[in-house]
Amino acid sequence: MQLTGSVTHPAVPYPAACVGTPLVTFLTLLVNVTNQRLEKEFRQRQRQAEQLTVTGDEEYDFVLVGGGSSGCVLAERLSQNPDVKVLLLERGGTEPFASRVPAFMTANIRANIAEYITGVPEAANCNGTGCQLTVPQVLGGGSTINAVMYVRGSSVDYDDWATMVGDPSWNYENVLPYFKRAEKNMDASIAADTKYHSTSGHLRVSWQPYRHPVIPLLAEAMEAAGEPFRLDINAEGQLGYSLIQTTTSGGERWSAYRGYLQPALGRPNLKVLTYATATRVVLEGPERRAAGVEYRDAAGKVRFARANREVILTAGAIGTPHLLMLSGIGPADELKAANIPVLVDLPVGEGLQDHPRVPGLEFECAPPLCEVDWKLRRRDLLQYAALRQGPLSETSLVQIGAFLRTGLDPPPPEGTGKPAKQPDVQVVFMGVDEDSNGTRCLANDPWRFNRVVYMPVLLHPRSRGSVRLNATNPSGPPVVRLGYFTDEGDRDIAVLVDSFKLGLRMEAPLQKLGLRLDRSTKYAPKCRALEFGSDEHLRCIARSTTATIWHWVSTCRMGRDDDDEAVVDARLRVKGVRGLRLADASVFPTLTSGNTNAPTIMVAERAADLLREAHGLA
Ligand SMILES: Cc1cc2nc3c(=O)[nH]c(=O)nc-3n(C[C@H](O)[C@H](O)[C@H](O)COP(=O)(O)OP(=O)(O)OC[C@H]3O[C@@H](n4cnc5c(N)ncnc54)[C@H](O)[C@@H]3O)c2cc1C
Repeated sequence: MQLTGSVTHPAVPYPAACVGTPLVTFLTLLVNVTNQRLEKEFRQRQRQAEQLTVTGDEEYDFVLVGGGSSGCVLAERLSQNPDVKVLLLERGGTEPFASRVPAFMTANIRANIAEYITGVPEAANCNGTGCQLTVPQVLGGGSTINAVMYVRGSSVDYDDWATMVGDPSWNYENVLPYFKRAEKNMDASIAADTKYHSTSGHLRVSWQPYRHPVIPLLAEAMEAAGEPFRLDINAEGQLGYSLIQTTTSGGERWSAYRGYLQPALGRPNLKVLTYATATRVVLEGPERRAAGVEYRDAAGKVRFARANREVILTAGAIGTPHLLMLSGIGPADELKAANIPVLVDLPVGEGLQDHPRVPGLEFECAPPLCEVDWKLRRRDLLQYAALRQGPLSETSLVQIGAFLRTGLDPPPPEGTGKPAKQPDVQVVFMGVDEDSNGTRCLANDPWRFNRVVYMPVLLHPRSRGSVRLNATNPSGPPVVRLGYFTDEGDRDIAVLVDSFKLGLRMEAPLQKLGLRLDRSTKYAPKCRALEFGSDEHLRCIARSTTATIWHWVSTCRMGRDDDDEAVVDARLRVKGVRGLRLADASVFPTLTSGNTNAPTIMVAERAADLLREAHGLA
């Protein structure tokens, strides 16, 4: 949030042993070029802001805070009506070109398009040191830096949402049209199923054009281990293994910025300000009406944008609760501790849910199956530059995966009273490139790799975390506690331990196909003394290799009017104030069965309708 004077902030350094290697030299160059372009945009914005004379309030119909996945959707949808004036404030810059290359996900998240926050260290998870959160800070938000997996979740998720919020308009039957409204499916065999899919939305969805030779082997091993194949996880069900579609088109990322916002940028009734950080929603009068947003522009000047109709926060599940608390809307004790006047006492920032991933089992992959030679990388770059094909058009191995239901009791149905039929685990694969000394230059997605990681993700955790103010520096990065594996009875970790069984069953078939399971557990030194594959060993791996899969939600969750833990009602209005809605991942009543970008975009599409309806707009 402190973007005055420069756009730079600390990124994750490469290990010392990697500096000077051709791969890291190339990526450092790429990140530097990307950062220079962002810096240039920042300076331009700064000059514009300095030249602007303050002539009183700027006035709009709607003021949107946060130009990420949800903000891009709403800015486009609301400004379709030329009589409606819309302002979008985004603290970061414009999506850089490099982010279009699916394989540069790692490079992107080291560039200045994200803020890095270390979660509160907890003994139960993340090796006791706190997981690192990569929080988007760029137009497009998560959709610009994510792993592009297109997963809607289970129909049960939304039926549960409807029950939790007491409003059938959130059930699966009613949200499906919003998923379809957003989607432009590019693959004929999927698009043919018009009950579930559409080809006329803004968000392009397709299979990635390149398939690493390991992908069919992982499929074969899952088949041998008893998992059924599923063609389309976004239709009748999810269980089984699948080739997952992605938010890409023609080998390039298709973010919400590219699909929604960029084509709308020329509209005279839409103003998009980058490097503009909202610092407070201003509430006026006894009704506490959201009159507008105070923000700091690129020149560091504090300005006010008036919203004649509504303010909508789309700053994400970390940014939105943070801004609400800075505005005096949040838990009274916490606001008082930070010397912020309490305007509305609400459980903002409580109940954070996230999907922990556990990079738990590693398979060694030797040439010719897995080649990591720099000459080949150079060839990949040329192939991508000329054709948008080859390994750079792929985001590591994320396009192959599985959804499982462990043998344990299903998660509690969150108020529905009916048995859950949704998966409780998603299995994701990832490549890791390790040199002969065991050094890993890139944590994720090295685009050429010699180890394949089996990585279960817990889909419906009972554990909860929080987003809190830093009492000594409230406007600085908030304090995020992920809370993984802190549930009573240790059910969450038990599900993950069970989910390793598929990986262990894959050992024999993969061995035959040339991928050997590394039983040394060197990637989790604390666990090496334990019997490999025992529950104790797997629990130890889960607690020491935990990482986030970046799906934080529910920090301002939607709920019934009489639900004391809810922050917004079923129409996304913040309780106790007027003219203020939230429309991002923070409002999810509970996590969905899979990645969260498509569900967030669905929420934003729905929010656009709610707003048009509330204001009698076409
Ligand atoms: C690294 C990563 C990988 C992921 N992989 C996948 C995946 O493969 N598939 C998938 O479906 N999902 C994935 N996700 C999750 C998904 O992208 C997010 O759930 C989704 O983008 C959330 O959208 P949002 O609109 O709620 O927030 P965001 O997209 O995070 O947008 C919030 C925006 O608000 C801005 N902002 C915050 N505070 C302020 C302020 N005070 N003033 C102005 N602007 C502000 C931020 O800069 C940001 O641009 C991933 C996320 C990450 C980070």
